Amino acid sequence: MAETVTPFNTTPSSGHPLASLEPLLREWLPRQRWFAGKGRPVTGITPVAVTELLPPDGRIGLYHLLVRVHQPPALGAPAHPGDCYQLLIGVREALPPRLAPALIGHVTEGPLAGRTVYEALYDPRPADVLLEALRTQARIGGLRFDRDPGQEIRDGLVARVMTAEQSNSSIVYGDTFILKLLRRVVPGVNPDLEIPLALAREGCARVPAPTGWLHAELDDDSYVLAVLQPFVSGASDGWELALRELAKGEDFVAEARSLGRATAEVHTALARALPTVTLGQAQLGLLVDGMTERLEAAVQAVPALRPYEPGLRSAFRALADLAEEGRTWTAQRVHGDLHLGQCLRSPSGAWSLIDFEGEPARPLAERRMPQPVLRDVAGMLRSFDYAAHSASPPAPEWAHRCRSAFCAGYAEVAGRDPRTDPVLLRAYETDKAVYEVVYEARHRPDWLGVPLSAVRRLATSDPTLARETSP
Ligand SMILES: Nc1ncnc2c1ncn2[C@@H]1O[C@H](COP(=O)(O)OP(=O)(O)O)[C@@H](O)[C@H]1O
Ligand SMILES: O=P(O)(O)O[C@H]1O[C@H](CO)[C@@H](O[C@H]2O[C@H](CO)[C@@H](O)[C@H](O)[C@H]2O)[C@H](O)[C@H]1O
Repeated sequence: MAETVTPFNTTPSSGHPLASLEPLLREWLPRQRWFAGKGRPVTGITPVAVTELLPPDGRIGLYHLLVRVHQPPALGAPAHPGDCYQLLIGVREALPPRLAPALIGHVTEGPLAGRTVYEALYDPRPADVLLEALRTQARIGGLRFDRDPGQEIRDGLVARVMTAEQSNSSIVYGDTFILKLLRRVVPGVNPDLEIPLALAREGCARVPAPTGWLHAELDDDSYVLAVLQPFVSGASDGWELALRELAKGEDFVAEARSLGRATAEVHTALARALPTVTLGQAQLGLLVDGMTERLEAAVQAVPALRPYEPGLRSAFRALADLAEEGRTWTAQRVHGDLHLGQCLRSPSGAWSLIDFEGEPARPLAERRMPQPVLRDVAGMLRSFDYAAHSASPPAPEWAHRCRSAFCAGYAEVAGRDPRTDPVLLRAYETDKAVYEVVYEARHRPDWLGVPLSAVRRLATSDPTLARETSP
């Protein structure tokens, strides 16, 4: 590992203390929920940048790592240098029992031989180091800790790691802040920081305004690594709430309507804050091509999709036909991966939207492109369907009522009902359901039946049949 290190200045010069970590990480990384390269072997891990945050000769050592994980490309994908991941590695003589779940392994060689390395986010002391660095706007090697000068970060907040199943990892500080550490990182502007900052400038209260953020400046590239936000204390997410109501046999119509309003408020503010464009035939053609290519790749990855491929293609074809007739759509910045789990309801009943990263598997440039707002609407409509189909027995009528209420709430604020656009809505719902099939096959194979049931419906529904497709 040591040969290829391009460390930040702060890395100790006498031998690389993490050189012997590679075999441990090769075993540990693929088991992490947030590891995006599941299903492909890890053939090597090389450091991109290593920053010492606490020296290893103290009781607790702490390293910030960016590592490149080498894997063969996914089927049909071009050769790729390997994804870059952010890690926080703690070093101790031995782990106290409460940190047992954080164990990465025991080092047998090199300067750290005999020590234990572990996932440092689970340990309050390393977590404090990060908050303190944000508070003091520290510069450590290539790491840049920044904060909004208008917001204060108190010290003495007790840190705890979030144990939710996530694409990234988060630490909560005293129910006051939440720090999201991005795991798979790419250079460039990250919408998870860009969009909430833009909304905060617009005065939109539906999204927690970033309090602090961490960048790495590496050669000519800048990476957004973490975002600190106010924590919505006592909040429940929309997914939990929906399942709870379903289990009680209760409606979720009023909440779905409020969610529609909140989504429209965010869209309206985003349309003011960031550029909008008109999508004509050429751009819509690219949109349809993208949807079709994703479908083809998904059919390769999940053969259970194959019987539905012609029907799913027809949803995209119908959109292409409208584009050829000269229909245009306005595009703007959107959430990009909106679902019930991205909506938080505070104890007072106010909804906030979170996690503007977009679909993590898509390239950053694509995630930052203006898109029709129906992309997000479709994500939410899929989510009501998801909730209804994970209930036992499935509750399609419940989903139908929520979907209608969401669209009605959206229309109250935006002045336009998403149901007036059934062809684009069906295309986006189809694209999302196809994405979900691949997502579930990769991450939660037991759930595959949920998006597949939607695929069955979407493959046979005709958007002119209002009851079938419109919410
Ligand atoms: N500002 C916040 N206040 C309270 N909880 C939050 C906040 N932001 C995120 N969360 C919680 O953290 C979870 C993960 O956050 P999210 O941004 O969706 O991360 P990921 O990209 O890893 O999925 C959310 O589902 C929610 O429960
Ligand atoms: O929240 P993430 O950014 O990690 O989003 C990914 O994971 C989601 C699952 O946690 C996944 O969402 C799918 O499952 C949800 C229920 O768990 C459901 O509400 C969504 O409608 C459904 O798409 C999301 O697609 C994925 O990107």
